[in-house]
Amino acid sequence: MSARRIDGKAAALALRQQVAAEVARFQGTTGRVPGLVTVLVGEDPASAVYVRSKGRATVEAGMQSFEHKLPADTSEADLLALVERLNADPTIDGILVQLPLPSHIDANKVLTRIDPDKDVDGFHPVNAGRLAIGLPGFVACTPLGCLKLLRAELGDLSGKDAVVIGRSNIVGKPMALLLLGDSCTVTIAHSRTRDLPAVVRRADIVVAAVGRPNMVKGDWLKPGATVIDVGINRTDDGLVGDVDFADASTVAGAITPVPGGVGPMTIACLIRNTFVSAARREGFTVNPQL
Ligand SMILES: Nc1nc2c(c(=O)[nH]1)N[C@@H](CN(C=O)c1ccc(C(=O)N[C@@H](CCC(=O)O)C(=O)O)cc1)CN2
Ligand SMILES: [Mg+2]
Repeated sequence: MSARRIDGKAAALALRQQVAAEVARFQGTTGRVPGLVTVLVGEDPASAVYVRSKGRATVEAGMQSFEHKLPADTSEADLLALVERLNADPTIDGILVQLPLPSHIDANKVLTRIDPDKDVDGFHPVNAGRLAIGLPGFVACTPLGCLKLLRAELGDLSGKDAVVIGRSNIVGKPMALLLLGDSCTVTIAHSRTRDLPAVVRRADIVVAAVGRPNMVKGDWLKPGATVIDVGINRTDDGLVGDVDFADASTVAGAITPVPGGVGPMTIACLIRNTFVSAARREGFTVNPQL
């Protein structure tokens, strides 16, 4: 069997175009342009690329992009003060603090200072809680992007067996909750899971988010399974995912590549969340498909 390649780049472009159309309708009705601010602390080259891509995607969707680039030795107090100013700024609908932050800054403290209703990354504990009990809020962009790819590939997910490998607050845990919300039977596997290949082999849906290059092999998979690879690992062989793509493709029914799978959906969902934030603030009805 050779798995279908799930084209995250195309799906992301389609979502961004849909958001752009909604932004135009929003602006026509309210006279307002949604705004996203990104905050980058330090010189991490990958983070700089991601922040640039986010700014470009924001503008391409017809929204305003504000960018704060701060030196690596910015104090935690100064960063918190900036967040407070952005919370109070009515032209800003979304605040994104790029991770990772330098080690002298407590990232949780900073993320918790963002107004939950401008937290388009969905990292604030209030938004994590809203997701856990099924209230509207903001869902983290990477797991939201994965869910959108899965729904587009499989349609109704209800009753499917899903295994999420990885239990991070940013991907694994919210991913598991989203799959549960779509009525999957969900297992969260992690570094202490016993016989991981046997656990993964039960799954109709596998989401790998561990940060270990090429870890998931073809013989770990149920034939026909849908595999979503969240891993972005820079190796001597270039950028690879957490799934051994070539090997897994001989068994899976469908699989996301790295690059060109989940990554582009992360940015598209950020654009989506920023528009949704502006719409909620103005009482503008959001297309539920978005
Ligand atoms: N505040 C946040 N920080 C971080 C997040 C986040 O969602 N919010 N996620 C990651 C980084 N990230 C966005 O910030 C991100 C990572 C990867 C991609 C992407 O499109 N990747 C491409 C490959 C690009 C490359 O060569 O590096 C792909 O997979 O096709 C987009 C966004 C950590 N920080
Ligand atoms: Mg983990």
